[in-house]
Amino acid sequence: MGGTALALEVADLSAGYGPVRALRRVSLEVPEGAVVTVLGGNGAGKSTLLRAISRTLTFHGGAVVSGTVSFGGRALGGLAPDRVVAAGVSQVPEGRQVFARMTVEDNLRAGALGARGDRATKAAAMKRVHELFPVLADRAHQRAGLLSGGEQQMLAVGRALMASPKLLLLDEPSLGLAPLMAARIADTIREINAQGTAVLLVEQNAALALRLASRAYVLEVGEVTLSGPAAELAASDEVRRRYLGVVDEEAAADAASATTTHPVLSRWEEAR
Ligand SMILES: Nc1ncnc2c1ncn2[C@@H]1O[C@H](COP(=O)(O)OP(=O)(O)OP(=O)(O)O)[C@@H](O)[C@H]1O
Repeated sequence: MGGTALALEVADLSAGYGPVRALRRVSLEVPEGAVVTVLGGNGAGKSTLLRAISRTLTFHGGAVVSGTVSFGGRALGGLAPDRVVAAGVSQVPEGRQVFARMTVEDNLRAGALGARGDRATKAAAMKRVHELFPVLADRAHQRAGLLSGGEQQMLAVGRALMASPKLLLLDEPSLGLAPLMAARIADTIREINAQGTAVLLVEQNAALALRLASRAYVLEVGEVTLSGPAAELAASDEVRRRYLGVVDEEAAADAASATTTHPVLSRWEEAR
């Protein structure tokens, strides 16, 4: 266990959807209390990785083929998704997926279902969420579908926090948000982590993710191709060129086609 009691350990994980192999022998670790990011373009397998950890892959027609996932030394393989939440791991799915016709407050309450803890614990979790996102208190009785995209992202994060997780799995929280809103979400992730929750953040927005994380992995077509301290990856030519939109002289000629083949580059440029 490397001495870290509540670390997430993914070892040699392969997963797919029927004949489609989406992850190949992926290994990674999130130490207790850390922010770790997984970078990768469209279809790299980022969402599949989070679904495999949260045991929700079957809802998407997928399955883990081999390998192990453990949290705090306990194997998560074979657990039902609500048991994974009870074990301290909550996921914020891609695309937010708030319950649009339910109120903001009921969405938050839904996040506490299946979680450990008595009423007082859940009330404390609600208070914490309202402190992090005051807008969710202001809009408590409105339907979630009436919130802006950024507010819905806050609600999705808040809902996951209602289970008082030790590890938060975040699937592209900045997707589709204006740069200012993405920056606010980033600040909140930092705050959540400062309060003691570890974070596994998958992102196409590498610039944002590398600022938040201490360690990063690059996933390409289902395989980890690079990993290391986030600062080292941020400085690496390969990552700068492919994921941060920084082009050298030689690559400049290819820049136009690069933004087409790597949508992350154009998105990063828009955000500047
Ligand atoms: N429900 C599904 N059924 C079949 N194939 C899927 C399903 N979800 C994803 N895939 C395939 O698995 C591979 C990995 O997809 P995944 O969604 O994990 O990538 P991603 O890195 O999260 O990309 P994106 O940012 O586009 O969501 C892709 O080839 C994708 O087409």
